[in-house]
Amino acid sequence: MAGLTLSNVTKTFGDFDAVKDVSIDVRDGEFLAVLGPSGCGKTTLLRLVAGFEQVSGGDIRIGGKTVSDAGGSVPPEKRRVGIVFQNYALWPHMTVAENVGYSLKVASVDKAEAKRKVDEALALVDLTGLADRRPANLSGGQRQRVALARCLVAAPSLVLFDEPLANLDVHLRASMEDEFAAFHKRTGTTIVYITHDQSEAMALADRIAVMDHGRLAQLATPRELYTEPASEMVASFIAQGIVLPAKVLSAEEGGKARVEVLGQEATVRCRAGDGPRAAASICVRTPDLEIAGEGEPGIDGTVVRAVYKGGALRIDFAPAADPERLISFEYPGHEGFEEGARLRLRIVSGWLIPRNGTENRQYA
Ligand SMILES: Nc1ncnc2c1ncn2[C@@H]1O[C@H](COP(=O)(O)OP(=O)(O)OP(=O)(O)O)[C@@H](O)[C@H]1O
Repeated sequence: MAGLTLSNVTKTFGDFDAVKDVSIDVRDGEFLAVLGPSGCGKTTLLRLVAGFEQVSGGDIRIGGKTVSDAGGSVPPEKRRVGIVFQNYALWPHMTVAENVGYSLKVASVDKAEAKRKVDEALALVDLTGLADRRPANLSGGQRQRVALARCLVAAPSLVLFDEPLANLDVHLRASMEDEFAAFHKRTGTTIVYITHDQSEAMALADRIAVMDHGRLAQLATPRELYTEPASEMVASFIAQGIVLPAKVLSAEEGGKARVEVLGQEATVRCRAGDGPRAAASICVRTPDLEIAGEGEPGIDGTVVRAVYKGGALRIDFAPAADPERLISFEYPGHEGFEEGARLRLRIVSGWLIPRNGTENRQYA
């Protein structure tokens, strides 16, 4: 297996930057998810790594060897990059083993050697025993594993997954997530996994690269993305964080700062060295909010909607100081708040979104 390094990669179509100045260092054996809303440049990034597109700027290295830069591009078939697509594109008239071994046959690999490689690849994806089946007689998850075996048989230096679970139903998705995680643990394959599904990315990846309008918005572990989003985009995109305008009243001390939000003062977590400023924003999530008791400080407002969500109420709260800025949070239990009810909300924790936006955790 090999690592992958993107340095200041840009891809321009006409005068539009589909990928802009992206630098990511994927270490050997790492599982990196590339996550972002539709049109943010995920597929373009994957196509650049695979060699289907040429970079407009920057360079791409696989295992330390440059495969794309301004001077030229190594063709896809010479990059030893395996790709698993969302539509598995298996040959219906071939058995599982024939599908997996097709590229070896085309390359005239010796029969006994080809069989050994096919058996090995099938074992890696836990399909030993299904070698003689045809794709029609397999479940969606098994077909996806055949597609994975077919790419592994060529001994790729890294494997790209292009939304591989997008066509599967919810239950199968969950079990395939477990299988991909087990596969990665077992084999130590370097994986770049494109998805727009954040729970999938969170469950699988060592680190996640969040893309926004072609740029890298943040590169961090799933936990860091959730607890320390680097920008408003990441804060609101990941687990629907609530972004609120804030004034920073004090300099950082012990990882915390005092802020004023909608007329209430609160202490929130922040990055080292962050300091006072008039225009900032914080990210809060349900666990950061409490209903204030009698006589306690808080943000006054009105419940505009309360929807039962099974075990919890989803409350849309309009603060009196800024009624247009709805704060949506979950309240455990199922009664006590109706539309129009007055409420005082207290911010007990949160994250001060850093001054200078992106911070990307590269490997040294
Ligand atoms: N060949 C092309 N010519 C012109 N524009 C393109 C081309 N390929 C992609 N784009 C544009 O680049 C942007 C990024 O597209 P891309 O397919 O990489 O996004 P994505 O994040 O994969 O989206 P989705 O999740 O919807 O597949 C889009 O605005 C798209 O229209």
